[in-house]
This record gives sequence, structure tokens and C-alpha cells, in this order.
Amino acid sequence: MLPFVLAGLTTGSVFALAATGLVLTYKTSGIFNVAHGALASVGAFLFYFLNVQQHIPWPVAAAICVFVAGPGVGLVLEGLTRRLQARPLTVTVLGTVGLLLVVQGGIDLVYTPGVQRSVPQYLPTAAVDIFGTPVAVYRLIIIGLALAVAIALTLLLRYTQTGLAMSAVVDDPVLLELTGTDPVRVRRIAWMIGSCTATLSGVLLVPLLQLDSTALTLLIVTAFGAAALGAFTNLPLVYAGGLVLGVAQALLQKYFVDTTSLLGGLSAALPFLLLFLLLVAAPRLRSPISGAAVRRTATTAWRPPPMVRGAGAVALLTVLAAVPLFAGFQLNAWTRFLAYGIVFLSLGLLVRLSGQVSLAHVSFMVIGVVVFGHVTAEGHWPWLIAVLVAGLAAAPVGALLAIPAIRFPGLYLALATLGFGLLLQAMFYNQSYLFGALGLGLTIPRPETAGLTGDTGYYYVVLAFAVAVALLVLALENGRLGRLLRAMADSPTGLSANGASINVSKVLVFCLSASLAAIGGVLDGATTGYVGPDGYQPITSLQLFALAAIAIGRLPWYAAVAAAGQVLVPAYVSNEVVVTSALTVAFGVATVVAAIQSRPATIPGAVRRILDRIPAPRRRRTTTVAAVRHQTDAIRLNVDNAVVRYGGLVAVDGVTVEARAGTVTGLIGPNGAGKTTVFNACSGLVRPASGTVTLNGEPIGRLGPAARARRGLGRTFQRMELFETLTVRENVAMGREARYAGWNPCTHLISPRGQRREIDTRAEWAISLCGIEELAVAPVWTLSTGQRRLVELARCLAGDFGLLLLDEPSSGLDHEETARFGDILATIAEDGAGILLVEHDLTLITRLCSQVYVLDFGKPIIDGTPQEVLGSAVVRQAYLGQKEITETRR
Ligand SMILES: Nc1ncnc2c1ncn2[C@@H]1O[C@H](COP(=O)(O)OP(=O)(O)OP(=O)(O)O)[C@@H](O)[C@H]1O
Repeated sequence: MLPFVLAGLTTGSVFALAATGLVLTYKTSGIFNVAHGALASVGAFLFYFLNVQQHIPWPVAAAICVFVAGPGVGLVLEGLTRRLQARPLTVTVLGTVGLLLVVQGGIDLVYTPGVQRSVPQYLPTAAVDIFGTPVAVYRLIIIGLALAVAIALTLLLRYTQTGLAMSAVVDDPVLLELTGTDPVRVRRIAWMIGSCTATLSGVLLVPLLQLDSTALTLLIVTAFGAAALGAFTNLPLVYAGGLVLGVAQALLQKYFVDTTSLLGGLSAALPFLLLFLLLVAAPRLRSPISGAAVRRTATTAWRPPPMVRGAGAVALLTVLAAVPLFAGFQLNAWTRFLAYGIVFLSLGLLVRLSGQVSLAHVSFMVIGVVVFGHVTAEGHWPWLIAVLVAGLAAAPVGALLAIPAIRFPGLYLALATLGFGLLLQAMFYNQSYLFGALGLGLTIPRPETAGLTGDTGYYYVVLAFAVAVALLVLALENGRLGRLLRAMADSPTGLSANGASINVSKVLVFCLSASLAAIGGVLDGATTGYVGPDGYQPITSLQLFALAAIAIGRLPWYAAVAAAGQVLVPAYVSNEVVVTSALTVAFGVATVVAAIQSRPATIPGAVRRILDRIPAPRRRRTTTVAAVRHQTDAIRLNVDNAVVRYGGLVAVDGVTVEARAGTVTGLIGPNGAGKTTVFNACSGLVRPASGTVTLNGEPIGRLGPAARARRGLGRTFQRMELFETLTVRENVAMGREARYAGWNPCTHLISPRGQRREIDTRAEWAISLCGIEELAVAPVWTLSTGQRRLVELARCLAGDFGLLLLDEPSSGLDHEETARFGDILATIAEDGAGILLVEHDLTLITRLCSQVYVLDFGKPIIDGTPQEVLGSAVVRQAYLGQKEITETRR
């Protein structure tokens, strides 16, 4: 067993080395480098070039790889990732996926894959005796080297000024700069070290394996598993995780030799299995990046006038219908183009509409073809039924992948989906129940109806599917689910605080996306008629994701553009490896550029301006600003003796508050007194350590934010949670629609006409009450702070909540706006709604509130009428004390 353990420790050390560098850059820049493995490939191939091809002695070659190429690549990466800093995680994932494609394609361009290349072991191979077992010296060198690097990096982070700055730079670069440390320099050092570890791991791995860029890149994905074991932050744990993985893999190889058995594949699949299980089942991992560091960017994609859209759709359909007339021997490429169009439409639902990541779409295609292949071959099911069943079969897998999406959005979801794809390949592709005995492949038949089996007939079958799926996706995008997903992409907190269960939306969209991708996979497979495991490399999922994200145009154009890039361009230009590699590089470059620009891809400005001149047919809005009254029953909210802790800090300590229907209750106190935390405890964003929150006497402590909203508890946020890319009207309407959507998947999909009318009426009423009619069609990200406050209030009013928690609603408003704001709140309270108001404007508090609670340092200090409270010495002391502190600081 010892030889296996030592072999495992050797490869495990290389994983550990790569993983520590990866985590170092992640901790320092907040950007998880999906391309870290590709950098190891760079090290390996450069070493091959220098040592094997140019006969440069190995120490010199290794030094060039590690100390010249490593830092050089690190510098480039720092420059690149600086531009991705504080962007949404989907964008940073996109950027590094693009980088992976560039490196991967670049290496394949120079070194054609499939050619045998190897590097002899250059380290001493002599054996020394350890506990009676001969152990090659090179293994000891690798193990020692990785250990030394891990210790050095840990010491660097813990005890040096640069290291401490590395840990601080993500959380608050501005603060760091104030202490005289340049955050750019700190990040640069981290990226240089991180890239050195990647190239070093490539140089160390290269004699142990055949030289293959994809295999090397994916092998280093093992490092992601090690990083997950160390919770993506703790370097010693990450290092230990690498060793554990290496040894476990070696032992599994020893005991399960038959690689075609399920357990035989376990060794290769272990890191991905672990990564996936950790993200699905482990307690929540704390992201090393604080929420504050992630800035939401918002722009609105250009939308052509309706006439142009209609004409475009007709033109596209006409061209597609005419394809068999001109495609000639390329007709099957066009059929595959349509099938991939369906796959891209399915990806668009996730990536473009709901801002989520899937790096596993090839796996959904696999599930589709496999189920279809088996039910047609063994069950002889009718063709159409088999296609639909294949689609349905992928839905539960989509739901499974939605679990990490629910638990860890963004980066961890990307990793879980990537891990899932690799896991499926490593463990299951060889199983007979997937691609048949010995993984030889499956027959994927076309419909047997006369006329549809031939290439032309089948092309029209797939065209019909593509049109149907495009219409379905269009209906989904323009329907309730589409609105919910767009809102969720902008602010999940804002959406759930209005009553929609975002987990339901996430599961639904994953299921739909997986099903459609599976159908696309079947239609693609039936074009060639026979599929094998080699046609479904998980790494292709990365390219699909990148293309879906960067393709120009709206629905269905982006799918057509992306599918053309994936299928038609290689078919028409050449299927030669050189061309496909060059294309991969081109897609990668485009992806990196798109991520850096972080703007929705669109057609050139000059063309847009011409098209915008085409007048749109006028649509009359039939909604009226009817007198809207509260329908919700009178409501009473009680917080009793609540205690909320953030780690060691007691933010709220024994607070008791009551808010009743038809009255305005004030909650005041100096900055940091715990007011927002009380709100968060009421609306379910934090769980009190003790004490109760009840609504009409019923405890609601176990309910989530959406369920509390559905019971009539609405709120606004101090840091507004608006749907930035939606218009004011859409934002406000969502206040009501989110409650209708609720937790039921059916009500997420269908919005009955009666509800739609009521939603519109309430939205118009709330917009008019808040006096923001002239802003109704403006996207929210274009508004001033004061206007945004009014939009958030209007959204809350449209929600028809019985009790509104308003968190500093007048901050950012001028004097006149505040007075008008007071009028609105008074009207709402007269109308029967209750309001719990956190405000620093004491004039507003005095004017509106019947009861005021005062907090200081998390503790209740007094409550009573505004006159009683504001006249109290203890309150003056609390506020005055703060003023004195502020003045002293100045
Ligand atoms: N997520 C969090 N993690 C750790 N500490 C937190 C968190 N949120 C708030 N705090 C701390 O809890 C205390 C109360 O904060 P809270 O935001 O509730 O006060 P507040 O009265 O609303 O202040 P302000 O008027 O400035 O908004 C503060 O010391 C704050 O730093």
C-alpha cells in the first residue's frame, strides 16, 4: 500500500501546490481563476518546448517556466482581472472561462492534440529506502517542494505586511490604500505567486503524464476540489485537501482496477464528486468576498422597434426555410445548427435572463441522447414521445443542479456545474447504460415517417422544434417567469422581500433549461445517427456558456449567432483541428473582451440609430388610476425581547417593538443602534438568537422573507434593493406580482388576465400616489437617489402589504420631497396600513408617529409618544453623545 500512498502524495502535492496558488489569488482579488489549470498547461508545454525540443538543460528550462513565464503570465492576469474587479460573479467567471479558451486553443494551435508527446523524468529517479519500501527521490522532492511552498505562503499571509494586505485587499481596497499600501501592487504580487505555482505544478506534472492540454487543464481542476476542502480560504486546509485527494485517488486506483466499472471511475471522479457534494450538502461556505465589494453594474440592452423585430423574425424564418435549397452537402451542418440553437436558447434562459451560470450543458445533452437512445432501441417508443421523455428526464438533473444555485449562487454554482459535468464523464461515460457496451456508442434514430427520415425532411423536423422552442422561450421571457428571473438577476433580496420564492424560480429555470438542452442534444444526435462519449467533452460546456453569454442580439438572434459560431463556421471554414483551435482562441478573446466591457453585446450604434427612427405602433394603456384600497386584513407585528448576534457582536439586545395597522410607529436611534437589524429580524433576513417575532400573535420566526411578505409584511431597504435593469413601472408592478407568484411553481409560470389587470391597476395607483408618473418607463439605474427611494416606496405600496417596514425612506430626498413623502405615508396609514418607520428626520417622526421606540447600542432605551421620547434626557444624551463623537473624529 505504501507505494500507492507515496504515488498519491506526489500527485496530491502537485494538486495542493496548484490549489494554494489558486486560493491565494482568489483571496486577494476576489476572482476565481477557472483557467488556473490552463496555466499549468502553459508551464508543461513551455517546459516541453525548452527542454525536449530546444535541449535546454532542465534546471534552466524549469527556472524559465516558473520564474519568468509564471510571473509574466501573473502580471498579464492581474491587468486583466483588475478590470473584472467588483463585477458580478457571472462576469468574472465569464472572463476566466474566456482565458481558459484562449490558452487551451492557443496550445492546441501550436501542438496539435492527439500526437504522442512526453517528457522523461528529469528529477533523480534513484530510490531510497523508507520503511522497507524503495521510494524514488523525485517523489520526495515534489512532496517536499509543495510542503515548503504551502508553509511559505501561509507564513507570508499570516506574518508579513504584504501578506496581511493580501487578506485585506478584497474587503476594502480603499481602506488599504489609506494605510499607504497600494492594492494594485498587492494584487500583482499575489497573481505573480499564484501563476508561479500553476506553472510549477505543470512542470512537476509533465513527466508523470502524457502531454495533453485538455487532460492537464482538467487534472488541475482537481485543485478546485482541494480548494473546496479548504473552504476556498484556508491555505493549510487547502494543502491538506490536495494531499488527501491525491492519496485517496491512488488508493481507489489500487482497489478498483477495472476502469469500466462504476467504482473504477471513482478515482478520476473523486475531486469533482467531492466538489459537487461539498457544494450541495455542506454547511454554507462563507465567501471570502464581502457583499460590499461586489458592485452591481446595470445597463439596458437595446431593443429594436417592434416592426424591425417582426421583419427580422420573418426574414430569419424565410432564410431557414430555404436552407435545403442552397445548403447542398452542408445540410446536416444546418440541421445541427438548429439543434444547437435550441441548446443556446436553453442556456439563454439561465445565463442571459436570470444571470446564472451553467458549465454543464453538454451533460444535459448527454442525458437527452442517452435516454432517447435507450427508450427507442430497447423500448421501441414512438419517436416524438421519446424526444419529449428525453427532455423530461433531464429536468430532475436540472433540479439537482439548482441546489447549489440556491445555496451558493455565482462562483460556487459555476464550480458545482463544472464538477457535475466532469463527474458524469469520469464515472459514467464508460458505463454500458450510458453509451452502450464498452462505451461504443448509441444509435439515435430519426422519425420513421416517410419523408422525414431523409436529410431534408429531418431538417424541417428540427426547424419545427427550433421554432417551437424559440416561441416557448419567448413566451417564458415575456411572461411572469421572465419578469421574476430578470428581477432576481438584479436583486434576489428585493424579490423575496416582495413575496416570490426565488428558490422556486431557480429550480424551475434549471429544469426548463436542462430539458430543452436535452431535446437539443437528441435532435443533434439524430442528425449523425450515432453518438459516442467522445462527442461530449465536458470542456465544451465552457465554450457553450461563453458563446451564449457573448452572442450579439436578443431572442432568438443570440441563439442563432452562437449556434452559427459553434457549428456553421467550423463546417464551412474547415473541421481541421487548426481551424477549430483558432476558433476556440477567437471565442476566448471575444469572451474576455465582453467580460471586461461587461455590457450586453449589441449591434453598432449607427445601425441602432437608423432602426430607432422606425415608428412603433402606438399601444394605448388601458389601465386607470382607480381608487385602490387596502384589501389585506388589519395586521399587528410584535417583536419581543429579540437578541441578534453577528459573531461576537450583539447588534440587537432585548428589543421589544409593536406596530399596528392604521398607525405609524417610529424606530429611531443613532447610527449602528441596530434599527436595520430589527427590520431584518422582522422580515426574515436574520434569525434572532432569542426572542420572538409574531404577526397577529402567530410566531413567524421559522418563515423565510418571501413567506413573511405573503403574510402582509412589506419593506424597503436602507441600501435600496431595486431591480436595476427593469423600468420604474416594472419595478412597481413586481411589488404585487411577486406576491401572486408566491411559492407555487404554476403561479410562477402563469399569470391570469385578471391578476395582470389588478397588478397594472395597483402599479399605476402607486406610481401616481408617489408622483413618479413621468419616470414610469425609465430604467431604474438611471434615476437619482431620491427618485429611487420613491420607486421603492411605490413598489411596497403596490404590494398591498398590511404592514410596511420603511428603512430611512426619506434619506436622499430634499425638503420638499420629504414633506410630500410625509403626506403619502399619512395617506397610507389613514387607508388602514401599518407603518414601522426607521428615520433620522425627527420632524417627520414627530409629524407621523403615534409611538416611537428608541435604540442605542442595540438596547431599547425608551418608548412613548414622539413628545415624550424626544423630550427625554436619555434620548438627547444618545444623540448628543453621537454628535460629540462625530465632532471629535473630525
Ligand atoms: N451583516 C453584518 N455583519 C456584522 N455586523 C453587522 C452586520 N450588519 C450590521 N452589523 C453591525 O450591527 C450593528 C447594528 O447595525 P444596524 O445596521 O442594524 O444599525 P442601524 O441602527 O440600522 O444603523 P444605521 O442608522 O447606520 O443604518 C452595527 O454595529 C453594525 O456594524
